[in-house]
Order: sequence, then C-alpha cells, then structure tokens
Amino acid sequence: MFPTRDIPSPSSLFSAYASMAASMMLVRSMANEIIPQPVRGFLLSTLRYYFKPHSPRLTLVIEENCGMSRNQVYDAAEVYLCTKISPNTERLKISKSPKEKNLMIRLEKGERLIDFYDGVELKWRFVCAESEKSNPNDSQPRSEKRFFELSFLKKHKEQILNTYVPFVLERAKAIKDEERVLKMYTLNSSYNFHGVKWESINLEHPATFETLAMDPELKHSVMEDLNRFVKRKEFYKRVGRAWKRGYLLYGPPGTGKSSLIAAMANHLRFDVYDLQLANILRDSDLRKLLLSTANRSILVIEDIDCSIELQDRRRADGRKQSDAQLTLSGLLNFIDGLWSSCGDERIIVFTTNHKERLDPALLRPGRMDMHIHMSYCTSHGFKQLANTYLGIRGHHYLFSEIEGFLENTHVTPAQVAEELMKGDNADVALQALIKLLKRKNIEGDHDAEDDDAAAADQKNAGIQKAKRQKLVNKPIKSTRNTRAKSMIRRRKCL
Ligand SMILES: Nc1ncnc2c1ncn2[C@@H]1O[C@H](COP(=O)(O)OP(=O)(O)OP(=O)(O)O)[C@@H](O)[C@H]1O
Ligand SMILES: [Mg+2]
Repeated sequence: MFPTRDIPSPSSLFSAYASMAASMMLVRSMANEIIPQPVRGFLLSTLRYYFKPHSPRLTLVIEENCGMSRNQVYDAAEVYLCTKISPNTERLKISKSPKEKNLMIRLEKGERLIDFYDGVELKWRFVCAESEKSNPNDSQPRSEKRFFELSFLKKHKEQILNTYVPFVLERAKAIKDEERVLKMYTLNSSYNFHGVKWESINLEHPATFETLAMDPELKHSVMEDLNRFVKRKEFYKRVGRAWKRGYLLYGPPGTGKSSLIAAMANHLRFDVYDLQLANILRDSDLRKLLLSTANRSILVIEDIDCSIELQDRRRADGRKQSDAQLTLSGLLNFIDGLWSSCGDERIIVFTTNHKERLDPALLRPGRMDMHIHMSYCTSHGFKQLANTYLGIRGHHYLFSEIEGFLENTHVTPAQVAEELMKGDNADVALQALIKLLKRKNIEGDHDAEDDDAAAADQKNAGIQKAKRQKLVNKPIKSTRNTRAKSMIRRRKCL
C-alpha cells in the first residue's frame, strides 16, 4: 500500500506554489533594489547562457558582402550550390548574360539543400531578409540582405573550415572557368601616336586535346605539364621563380601548332593574346602591350622566325641599334624579367616552321621550358582523325592500306583532315585519302618535304609582301619600321 497520507492535496500544493512565487517576487524586487541594472543584466545573461539547452549544431552565416567588397565565400557558394540541386528543390532563379555560354542557375530565397562531404552532412539555406531602416522616416525602400546559412555538427567545425570551405571555393572557380567564354586578344590595326592596343573577340576554337592528332605520349606529357604548372603556385613561390611556362612548337605547316594552342587554351580555360610582332614598332610599345595582358592567359607569338627580322642588338653594319627599336633581346629580357614577375599563371608559346632558323638566344636551355615537335601524320594520328571526322572508332577495311602508306609518306594532319572531309561516306573519304597518299608516295618524300618547305616559304613571302605593301601605303622611313603597320598575319586557326 502507498502511504497516501504523504501525497499533498491540490489545495496544499497551490498554497506552496503561491508562497514560493511570492518569495521569488520578493527576492526579485530586493535584487532590483540592491543590484544595479547593468550588473543584473550581465548576471541574467550569464545564467541564461549556462542553463539554456545547447544545440549540437553550428551555423555559419555567409553574407554577400564583407565591408565594401564582395564576400568570395558567398559568391563561391552561389555557384557551387547550383550543382547540388536536388529533386526537392522547388524554386530556382535562371539568367543569362551575353558573356556567358550557358544559363545561370541560382537558388531562390528560402530554398534549402543538403550536401555531403567526407561523410559529414551539411545543411545549406539561402536567406533574403529586408534590412532594418536606420531611420524609420526614411523614404528609401529597405535594402535586401542576402546570406547563406551553413549548418553542421559542431564536432566537424575544423574539418568544415579547413577543408570543405576551401573545396567549395576551388570547385566554384573551376565551374566559373568552365562557364566563361574565352577571349582572344589581337592587336588593333590602327597604329597611331598612342601605339597599338589589344582588341578582343570570343575564342570559339573547337580544338581540344581529344581531337588533336599527335603522338599520344607527347600529348599526354603536354597535358601533364600544363596540369602541373597550374597547380604549382606555392612551388614557384618557394623556389623564387616567376609563375610562367614557355613552349616552343615547331613543325611543318599544317601539323597542328595553332590547333595545339587552341587546345591548351580550352583545356586551361585561359584567354589567348596573339602578339603579332610585325605590328609592333618599338620595345616601349611591346612593354606596354605585355604589361596590359591579364593573368591566366597564353601569350602567343606565331612564326617567330619570319614575322619579324628580330636580330641581335648589333646590325650587320656593326652599328648598335637604337634602343627604341624592337629587338629580340628586348623581347626575351622583358618576357623573362619584368613581365613574368608582375603576373601569375603566364604561358608563352612561340611557333615556327623552321626551328633551325631561330636565333640561339631563343633556343638557349631554360628559355623555353618545353620544345614540342608537331610531326607529320602517323598511323595513330590518322586513327584519331578518322574518329573525329568520320566517327570510325574501331577498324575499317581500308585502314591497313592507309597505315602502310603513312609509314613512308610525309603527309600533314591538315592534308589528311582535308581528304576526310570530302564525303560523309567513310569509304569515299578514305579512298580520296588513299589517292592522295599514292600520289605523294610516287612523288617521293623528298618532294613532299620540298612542298612543305615551299608552303612555309610562301607563307613567309606573303608576310614580307604585306610588309612591303604597308611600306607603300604608309610613309614610314626605315624598312624596319614597316613591320609596325603590316597587317599580315595569316589567321588560319586562332
Ligand atoms: N595535329 C592535328 N590534329 C587535328 N587537326 C589538325 C592537326 N593539324 C592540323 N589539323 C587541321 O588542319 C588545320 C590547320 O592546322 P594548324 O593551323 O593547326 O596548323 P599549323 O601547324 O599551325 O600550321 P602553320 O605552320 O601553317 O601555322 C586545323 O584547323 C585542323 O583542322
Ligand atoms: Mg599555325
């Protein structure tokens, strides 16, 4: 049996509570009188802090701006989260600006998302709140305050701050690069008192490493080299070198040098600056142009052997050239020195059809980091082109005959590509290629090489001719000055 006599009756309970409440009020009023208000406030908030049930979760608030500048974490979160949209997402914002390739998709206010990182669950929420008016009589509309809330279990705080947030920043950068339309900068044609300037157009060259027909090992090593280069910021800093890389592409016309540059730009998502030296008059102009190039870009100087008669500082007659004029040493010193040290992630590419004609200063070890030989079409290159142009992935009954010819015939990938475009029907296109190969084979390698040398020389002759024409059109005194106005670049690819 329970001791019923010990259970208090409702009326006794009520009177006990009433007397307790009265004494609490008494203590409170006494405390109000004895303890000064600021101390009381402090004590109450401390007591509240210790007795409030604590949440195991931590919420990071990522506001749109930090002071006057944008909050990079906010911008990155905005981009990153649109790759995490789930079937539960109900509202999204879409937009497209002329500079972007694709639609931009962003979260709408109030939307929530769940992400997982290394097994940790992360809850994201996009919040738009109207900010308080500092003056209630202010007629200006309230401004909107936008922020993301990122919440997770407190025990993961270090991991989230040290690895997840940097991961989001990095991913967003890659996504933005992917969305961005690449630009190609060329020199504008009007050479006036102020010199030449860069003009940009969208670079929509379709060449990629996938479509490029070149020796697979060489292709792999170029890609590896580029990938390593962009990841080595800290390395370059540590060893005290400017973060730049130089490539010299050489080979006969039509072997894919310009295509390789476009593939590099598409791979890295770097803009291209096509520096036509023939259009530049003085070292000072060159310096100005180089200093106005942006980071994460490829500076291209095509046909270095013929686009300009870059000589040593001494002329043939022994006199020293004026410093104001463009010289090879001026170009190389500037590229190695000031230019590369005042920018990051710079790539420079020289191309030539005649490596043997280059000034030794350009070939000196350490000047160009990688010399890449673009060769005639090989059996592997042909298969790559057959795949790209005709969609043939496996074997075709005409392949062995073609491969037999390729072993001892010099034909450029450009010539092969031209034949493969001659018909939608694979048999017709491959037969056309066989015809070309037979003809080349009869003519002999020697003739083929002569053809290529002739093509390169024809290109050079075109360049020289254009320079002469400019000389006629513009009354520039010295022959050397003619290059300043020569708009001669054959623009096949870039
Ligand atoms: N290696 C290659 N792989 C795929 N396509 C190629 C290759 N080489 C040439 N082509 C095709 O031929 C065209 C011309 O090639 P490209 O302009 O790249 O040659 P190049 O080596 O730069 O020639 P040049 O020395 O005359 O500047 C390209 O647009 C491309 O269609
Ligand atoms: Mg080219």
